[in-house]
Amino acid sequence: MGTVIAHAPDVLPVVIALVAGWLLLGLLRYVRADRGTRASIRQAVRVCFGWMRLARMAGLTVTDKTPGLLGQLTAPKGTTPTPRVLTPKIKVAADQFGVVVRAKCLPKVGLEEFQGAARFLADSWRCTRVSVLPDGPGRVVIRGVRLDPLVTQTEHRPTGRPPTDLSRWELGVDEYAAPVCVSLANVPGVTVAGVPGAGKTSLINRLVCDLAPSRAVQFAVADGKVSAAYEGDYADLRSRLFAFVGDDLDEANALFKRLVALRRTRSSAIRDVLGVKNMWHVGPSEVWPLTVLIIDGAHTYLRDYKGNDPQTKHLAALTADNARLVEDLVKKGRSVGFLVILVSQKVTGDAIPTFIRDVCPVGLSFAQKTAEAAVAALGDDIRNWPDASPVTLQDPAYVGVAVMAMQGRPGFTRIRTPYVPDADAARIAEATTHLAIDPALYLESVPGPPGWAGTAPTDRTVVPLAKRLP
Ligand SMILES: Nc1ncnc2c1ncn2[C@@H]1O[C@H](COP(=O)(O)OP(=O)(O)OP(=O)(O)O)[C@@H](O)[C@H]1O
Repeated sequence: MGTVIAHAPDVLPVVIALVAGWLLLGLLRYVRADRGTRASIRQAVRVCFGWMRLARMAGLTVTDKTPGLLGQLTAPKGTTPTPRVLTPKIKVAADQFGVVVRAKCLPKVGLEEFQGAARFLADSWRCTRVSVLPDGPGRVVIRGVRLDPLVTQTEHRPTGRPPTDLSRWELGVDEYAAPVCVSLANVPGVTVAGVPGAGKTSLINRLVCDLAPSRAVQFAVADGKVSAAYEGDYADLRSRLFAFVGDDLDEANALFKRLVALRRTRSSAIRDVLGVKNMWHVGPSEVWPLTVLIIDGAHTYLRDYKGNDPQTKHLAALTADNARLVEDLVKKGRSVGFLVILVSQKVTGDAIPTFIRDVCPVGLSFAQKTAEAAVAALGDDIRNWPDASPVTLQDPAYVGVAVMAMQGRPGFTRIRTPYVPDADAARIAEATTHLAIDPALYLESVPGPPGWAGTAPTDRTVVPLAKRLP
């Protein structure tokens, strides 16, 4: 004991310096943070200081009647040490939306007890929403959001740098502000539905802007809502597309035919060229790029025309053929590097044939007017999750909010997708124009398997059949 007291004058300044440094760092972080994060930091401090008391009130403590070693040693002779009340240890972190509390479970205070107390914790911490999830054995993570991430609009500024993982599609954040992404590996088709002005284009803009700096991705767009590439939603991106068609059904048919021909060539050449049966085993590359076909206003090309006059018959024959071709790409294109994204205000069977829609593994829906439209976009199960239904997203505050079925998890998740300003899309497209090359050209220079060896074309070549980009 005497030695400890003797060393105190040396140790104390070190301890004071460490504490002062820690406080200074905290203060610096607070000053530099945005307004939302500052409010969350203050909230995190309140959570830390109030935890012992709150845990007792919320029934998240346990009484340990067996004295610990220290209790036994220090208890006065002939007395029984008083039982100890144990409180789960917590660590608190703050971000823009609220706090993340990691807690250690105790005997009889586990996941279920924390989940049962979630409502109470939300009220005490003044959170709009609190979720409790497992965080490894014996631990839980409590997410409390002060602000509702779903009604907090966000913006995405594309970096212009090639992504490290081409199979990750970052969609946005969920209702607890946790990032949501889907894996595009082995996904042949995605459907995106929602009423006009709900945010579908912004979602696609982000995907294109994030992937555009990579040489291993090529894009073709069929936009049924416009007649030329310089009109409409894809005008800013047109220079990064290797092919574009508008609402002309014959031109669209020619583009789909060309892509199916490429799909066939790829299917027969893949073993010789890549040495695997599935492109995703080696990933997309410049010579074998992931070929993304975006069909916006998909009903324009695929709807079922009914009528006996020659004009309607011609249109019906074209849309039936388009449906057959798109079906080919969705059903057979996965392993050879095709991704078809079908965007439509309505994805009911009359707009997009169910034999295409129902084989797309990823389905997203922005706001919908009716329960039937929600079921068409997300499947019958959405009826069992009324709180997550896109029908509840009709308020303007929910523009940019989509619903998606979670891969490998029951239920649906609501996602706040960020807005991508048109100027950013234009900037990225301009900077990456030189990367737009028809993926068929890599296969064109050789007769085909066996012994196929593709070479990268040096110039951007005009794509036959597709509308020339202005
Ligand atoms: N994620 C978002 N966050 C905030 N606002 C958004 C978001 N996405 C879109 N908006 C706003 O909504 C407007 C319409 O969005 P967008 O063009 O993406 O809708 P859309 O669903 O593609 O409509 P349409 O079916 O008519 O093409 C945008 O101009 C923008 O002002």
